[in-house]
Amino acid sequence: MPSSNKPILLHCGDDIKWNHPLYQTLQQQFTIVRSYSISRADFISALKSNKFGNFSAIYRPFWNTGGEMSPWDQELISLLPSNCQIYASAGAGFDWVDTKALAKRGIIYCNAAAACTESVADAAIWLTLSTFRAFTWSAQAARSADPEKFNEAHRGAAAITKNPNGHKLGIIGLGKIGFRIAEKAYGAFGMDIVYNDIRRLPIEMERKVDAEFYDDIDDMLTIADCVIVATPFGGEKVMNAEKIRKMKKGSRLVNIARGKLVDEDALVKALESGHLESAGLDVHFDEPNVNKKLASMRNVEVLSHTAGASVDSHAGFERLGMENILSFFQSGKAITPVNLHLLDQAKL
Ligand SMILES: O=CC(=O)O
Repeated sequence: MPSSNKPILLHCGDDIKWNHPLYQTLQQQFTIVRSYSISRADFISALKSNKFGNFSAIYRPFWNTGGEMSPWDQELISLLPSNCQIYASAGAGFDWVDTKALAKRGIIYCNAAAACTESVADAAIWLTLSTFRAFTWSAQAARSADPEKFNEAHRGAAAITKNPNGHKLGIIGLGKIGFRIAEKAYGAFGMDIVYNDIRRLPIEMERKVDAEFYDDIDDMLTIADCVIVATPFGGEKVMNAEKIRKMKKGSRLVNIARGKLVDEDALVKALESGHLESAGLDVHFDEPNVNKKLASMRNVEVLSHTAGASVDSHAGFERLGMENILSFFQSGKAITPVNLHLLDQAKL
């Protein structure tokens, strides 16, 4: 257990790779203890034996490491030391951490969606283009190196593909990432942006992409030509069988958020029946397993949950996590907290 007057910071996962001067600042201000990649059982026993000391902050710079002990549920959170005030992690999604339980312990959770916005929005555009232009079919046919398949795609694609231009893109969740998708789709492809969210954006923001707000998601689903799921997972399938049935006939579904937000069986049925034209999925219900039916359909583009996977995102995750911690200890304010409202409720 470290002994020094500096607050202790628990760094989970790999060594940092990009932001070395900033890490030096962190080292000057904190005593850094490391847990590297550690199993849940080992992490729990380390917490129980106070191996890391009474740490004040948790820093997880990478999405791929340092989360092996997940889920961060009540069991883990109840073992955190009394000093712990902030957890700054890589990644946009926070379905693996109970931010409410952290708030009850007075711990702020900061995500890093701001660092992967560009990458995820680019991937959403890729998936959207694929769904409109049947690029998956074309790519698979070319890769088969089979002239018959090539000719089939070459001759057949034109009859079914459409330009995104002028079509309605329905975004579920116009947060940072959703908004960037809207900017790209509006600016580069001339799509009409419609959206549903738990709150409406200020008019000035809406105007930037000519976005039309739909208070009722069902109303949006019936008119959108392509629906993108860009909302955090809150425990429910946002696109369940009923919602998929409500989607406009011949429309498309893209998911760059979390696999559990979409009912994949219902999606398969909708694609098989022709109710939906196509789908593009970066995320899957049971990762790392991809639904075999969806994977076999040429009108479905599937990725391996890599929408946010770029050096730019990862260098940004690393930096933003440190900035969150430094800012919190300097000014009392973190930069990208996601559970402040829960913290306030917990104080009532
Ligand atoms: O899915 C990836 C992330 O949440 O950053």
